Parts: sequence; structure tokens; C-alpha cells
Amino acid sequence: MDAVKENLAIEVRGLRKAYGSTVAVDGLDLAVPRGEVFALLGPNGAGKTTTVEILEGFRRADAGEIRVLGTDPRAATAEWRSRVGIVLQSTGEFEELTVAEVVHHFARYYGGADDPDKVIDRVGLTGKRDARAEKLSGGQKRRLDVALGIIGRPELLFLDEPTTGFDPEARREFWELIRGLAAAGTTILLTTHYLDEAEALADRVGVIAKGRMVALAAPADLGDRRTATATVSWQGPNGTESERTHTPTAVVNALAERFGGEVPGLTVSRPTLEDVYLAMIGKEEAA
Ligand SMILES: Nc1ncnc2c1ncn2[C@@H]1O[C@H](COP(=O)(O)OP(=O)(O)OP(=O)(O)O)[C@@H](O)[C@H]1O
Repeated sequence: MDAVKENLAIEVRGLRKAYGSTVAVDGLDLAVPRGEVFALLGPNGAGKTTTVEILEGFRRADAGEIRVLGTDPRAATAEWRSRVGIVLQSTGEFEELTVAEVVHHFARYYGGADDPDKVIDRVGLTGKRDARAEKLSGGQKRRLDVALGIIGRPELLFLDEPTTGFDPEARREFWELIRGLAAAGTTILLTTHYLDEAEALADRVGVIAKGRMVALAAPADLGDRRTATATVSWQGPNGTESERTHTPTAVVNALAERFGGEVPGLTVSRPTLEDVYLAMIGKEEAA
């Protein structure tokens, strides 16, 4: 294998999967370098979970070349599994056990497992370590799922909609956790419906629509955001005024001159990730 390929944690070419007459994944290509945080975006039913489950070895593709940490997940060994961490959309099989019992139990599956108590702390469940899993709130259950995904110190972590049900503070804490894992070199593939989450965490985002990758870029570059028309707004004598422009600096300079200094209520905005994403998805769905 050449050096470039060895540098890829995930490499997929021509991935295809149909359920009966429903084509869930339709010729998808994807390359994720080691150490990257990659977010898969796309509307409900776009094929994200199917793709991720194929990469995890839980589903069989109909066609395509797939390499995950250099191995075809169809031929996965226990050694390969121990290098991959998985957080599914929902678990909840260990209702009777306490948080500490579940995490300690999972740690025994891995030769090089992390310290269970440290992991419980990192996901913010120390206060709940003796609570039974069934008594946890939705967001706390997700944190437990994340703990089980990272207990084996994976090289590659799959997170399927990891913060669904989290309150805003828990999401911020979770983002810090993910940033810490990424800084330590873990490759992360996550799916999310939260555009701010993709923007906060991902080096690159891929947008899937109807089983195909329709856009791939750094969050700041998606849909040419950097060069998109800007809107300059300010408070005029009769209320809010605004101007759409490709040269916002010139508009702001002219305003500063007109107001003789500070421009009241000045904002300069470009389309958000959500704006460009929704426009992109709208076009794909109309096609
Ligand atoms: N087990 C299954 N049997 C039949 N059809 C399925 C199955 N799993 C998924 N599908 C179909 O495949 C398509 C892709 O589904 P998938 O769950 O991969 O989408 P998704 O992008 O993850 O959606 P969401 O954002 O809602 O989680 C959908 O049309 C779905 O109905």
C-alpha cells in the first residue's frame, strides 16, 4: 500500500447498498485521513447511518471498495474491532447495571482499555456512577454510550448523532471531550443534524443526499461561503437599514465616514453553514 493510502483511516469507493427497491447508498466515495474529524450531514433517509454501519462492519455493502484502518470491515478481526470505537444511535441494553458497572465491564473486553473511572469523569457522569443505567436521563444515557465508545482507546471513533437529547451545556462539554480526543490523534467520523456541531468540531463536512456525496469541504468553505454575498446592517435614523454587497469593507468604510466614527448597530454577516446547507439540500431534493 502506498504512503497516501496508509495515511487514510477510511477509504471508500463506489459504495452501494439497497434495501429491496430502496437505494440507500448510491455510489458513495469518501476518504478520511488519520487524525481528521469528519462530519457527515444530510437529511433524514439520506444514507448516513447505512454508510456508517457498513464502515463499522454491521452491514454488508452490495458493492464498493471499503478500507477502514486498512482493513475491509467484512473481514474484520477482533484486533481490528479493538481499534475502532462505536457509538450507535441508541443502546440501552444494560438497564439493570450501574454506570460504573457497565463501564468497568466493557473495559475488560479490551487489552489496552482506559481507566474506567477516568472515562466516567471525562463524559461527566461521576455524579451518576452508582445510578442504574435505566434511571439516567436521555442525555446522560448518551454520555454513557460515548463512554463505552471510547473505553478501548480507539484509533477511529464513529459517533452517530452523538448529542441528540443533550442540553446546551452538555453539548458544549461533549464538544470539549471530542476536541480532546481529536487533539490526542483519534480520527472521528460523526453524523449530526446540528450544523453548529459540525461547524464547531469538523475539519471537513460531507453532505449526503439520496445516497450520494453532493458536497465536501471545510465548514467555512462549504457552498463558497467565504465569498458569498455579505449583508451589512446598521441603525439608521428610521430604523434598521441593510445592504447586500460583495465589498462589505467598502460599505463599512463609507458608513463610518457618514456617521463620523462608530456605526450604530453595525453587523456584517455571510450565509451560515445552515443557510448554505439548506440551499444545497433544497436543490438536490428538487433535482
Ligand atoms: N433496515 C432497513 N430496511 C429497509 N430500508 C432501510 C433500512 N435501513 C434504512 N433503510 C432505508 O434506507 C434509506 C437510508 O436510511 P439511513 O438510515 O441510512 O438514512 P440516514 O441518513 O441515517 O437518516 P436519519 O438522518 O433519519 O438517521 C432510507 O430510505 C431508509 O428508509
